Amino acid sequence: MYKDIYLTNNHNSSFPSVVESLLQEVDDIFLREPPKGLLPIRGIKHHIDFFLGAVIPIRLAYKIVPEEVKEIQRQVEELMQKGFMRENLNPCRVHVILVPKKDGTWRMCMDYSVINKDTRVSVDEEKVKEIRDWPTPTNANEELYALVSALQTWQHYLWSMEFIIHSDNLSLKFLKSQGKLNKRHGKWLEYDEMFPYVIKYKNGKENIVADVLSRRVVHTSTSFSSFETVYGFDPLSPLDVLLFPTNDSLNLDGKQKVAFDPGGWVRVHLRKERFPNQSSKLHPRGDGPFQVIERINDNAYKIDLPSSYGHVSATFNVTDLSLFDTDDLQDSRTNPLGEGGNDVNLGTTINKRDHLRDYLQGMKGPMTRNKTKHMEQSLEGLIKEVQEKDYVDLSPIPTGYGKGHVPLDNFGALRQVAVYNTNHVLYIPNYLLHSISQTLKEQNHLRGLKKMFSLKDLVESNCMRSVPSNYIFLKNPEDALLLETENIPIIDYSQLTSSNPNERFKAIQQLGDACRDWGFFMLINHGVSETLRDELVREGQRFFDLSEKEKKEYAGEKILDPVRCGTSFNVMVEKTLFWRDYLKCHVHPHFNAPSKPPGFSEILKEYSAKGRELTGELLKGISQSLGLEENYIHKRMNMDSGFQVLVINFYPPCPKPELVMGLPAHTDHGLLTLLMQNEFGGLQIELNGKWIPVHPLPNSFLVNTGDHLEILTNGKYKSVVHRAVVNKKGARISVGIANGPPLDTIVGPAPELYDEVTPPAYRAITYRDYLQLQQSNELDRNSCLDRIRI
Ligand SMILES: O=C(O)CCC(=O)C(=O)O
Ligand SMILES: [Fe+2]
Repeated sequence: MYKDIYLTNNHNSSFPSVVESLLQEVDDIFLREPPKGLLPIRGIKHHIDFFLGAVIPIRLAYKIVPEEVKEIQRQVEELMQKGFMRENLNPCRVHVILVPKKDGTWRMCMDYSVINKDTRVSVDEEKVKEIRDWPTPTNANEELYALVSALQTWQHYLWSMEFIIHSDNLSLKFLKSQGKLNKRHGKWLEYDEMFPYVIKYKNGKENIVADVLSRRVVHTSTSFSSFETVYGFDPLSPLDVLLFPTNDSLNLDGKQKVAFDPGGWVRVHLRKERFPNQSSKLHPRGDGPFQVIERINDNAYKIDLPSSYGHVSATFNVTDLSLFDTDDLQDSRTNPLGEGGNDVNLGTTINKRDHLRDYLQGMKGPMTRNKTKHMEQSLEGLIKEVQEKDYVDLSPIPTGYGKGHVPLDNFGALRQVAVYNTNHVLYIPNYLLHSISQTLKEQNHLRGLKKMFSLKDLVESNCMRSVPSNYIFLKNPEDALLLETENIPIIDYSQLTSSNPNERFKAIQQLGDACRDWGFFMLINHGVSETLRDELVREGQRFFDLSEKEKKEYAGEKILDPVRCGTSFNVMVEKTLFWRDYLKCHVHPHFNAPSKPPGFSEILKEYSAKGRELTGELLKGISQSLGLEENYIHKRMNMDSGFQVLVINFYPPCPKPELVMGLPAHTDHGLLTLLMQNEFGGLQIELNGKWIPVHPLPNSFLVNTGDHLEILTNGKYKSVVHRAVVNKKGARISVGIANGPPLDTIVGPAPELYDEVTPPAYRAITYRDYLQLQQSNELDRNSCLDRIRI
């Protein structure tokens, strides 16, 4: 070691002087430069025996990023020049892998594992002991640390591929879902977000198998894990990394792997015997392209064959299928970049970028050099867009990958975008990722500086073709499947208040059923005039039409300020914003409203009084439906001084409504909410795990039971989970009145509604505390009810 340091002249003068003088004394025995060439042939020769019958490994080249190709070429040239390496004349070929060194340079490693496994060379147990004994983490902190260390150690591999992390510890999931993280966790998470991984949590029995598997995961095609490939052994790290299966057409071991993804495009070779009439159509590369419908097994695929091909089975053997490559299109006029292929200038105009983005979307088939190049250009176009516009148009990202739309707030996501688009492992060079990361960080910083106030004003001041990335809402991929239309219960107010006891009795029963089974119903024949309702919506629109400056007078500072207007739900804590502006007024027991626009306040007052009246009658019916005296809830909740909040929601039209959320899944505080909306629908309620769009009857009120009715009834009537989606066509306005008890009322389960068999299921808490809790956090489907559930 001293020799090396001495020779490179970088030695530190703080060497012990005795060493310093010794080195000088023997200076003449050191050569200035290491000798060129290999060592001369000596008398003693070393060799390592192969096992009998071993086959010489001949590995085919595999794809790596261009940067790495250059680096390997550089190192090989240098070693050749120095004579440390010479051309190999025997057929044995192994892979070369670059491993990052601490100082940022690369170490070239030969993957001799393919040779070692056929020889008597083995790993020194002592050297790998530390990794074998790597302790299993016990909590989120340790697990996250382990993950970050593993990612750091193996980053070289992980950059360029999607992979699955098997974890048996749910605490990581928990940690990731936390709004507030300590600085260290935040930094770690930021780091690990850069990688395109998928975490799989397993528990219980299943995990025993998963555990065993995950500790000996193998590369899907080389049958070696990444670690093993380089180091010749499989580390027993607490978090093992498994390569995400890809459908690259060539495996690392050189065998042609044929795998097609459902939805992917293929050419089909139509055999004469099977398609006698089609033979004239035969194309040298096969007919098509056709879409793959289903993978039946490794050898058989079902193909979406047009009916013009006759009524034959559309199942084909892999040997008759070949991947359809969009590069095929390159030779025709349909170059998706719209110009001379390779010399495309990086997206400098919006128009051209659109082409680039289309290109990203249109990419199918295996990655080729040409595609990688275009992909890079497209991504650079996207980066430029981020820089210039403060947001990225994500429209081309196809849905259906399973995760829905990914926000671009971390560059891991942008990476995923590309991976998802191609359905292939994609090599995005690190320098590109770095620049994306920088851009997005700066963008986030800027975003932090100018807190949003009015979405309407943003939308109108900006001719938005898509949505800012901080509005992109990660939807549950199942959601689309669950959307159903059902018959929502209808309650006739005139029957509920009828002087005919039979009619009233029937209406009360229907009301009880609706509250128990749905937590939601439409109220008809309620007597509130259409004129008043229309006026309210119109004046509401006028309020939002006020200038931003005028509206800011009502911005409010605290959660319980009597008049507050703003955007989203709680911008102080939200990472993703909702496509909604709002005005909230406390209208009872003290009436508060903005003084602009003129006349607005009077309408609000009249409307909220009507709302109280309806609520009073509904609570009577509800009390009776529970077998209680009709004024039970009214008295117990002291509704004469009940707290009533009126909320006007304004959802501006959205160029990409499917990417955003108006208001995410939540439940309402209070006992009952009365809601009405303008001509644009968008309310959805959740029933038995299904989202049901609500199409209200004309002039009806939508009524939903709130958290406090659930508490009071000890869970007999559940607070309904609902959300609001937005549309492209026009601004949606909804007006909701939440009706609850006075703020200082302690709400807990009614003693009449629990006993020893069904004990109280909720802790009592004042309405005020509950409101504070709900409104100061992110709006969440697991409402704060969960926090007070016993
Ligand atoms: O706009 C809607 O339809 C729903 C509004 C809502 O749920 C709320 O304001 O709590
Ligand atoms: Fe709501």
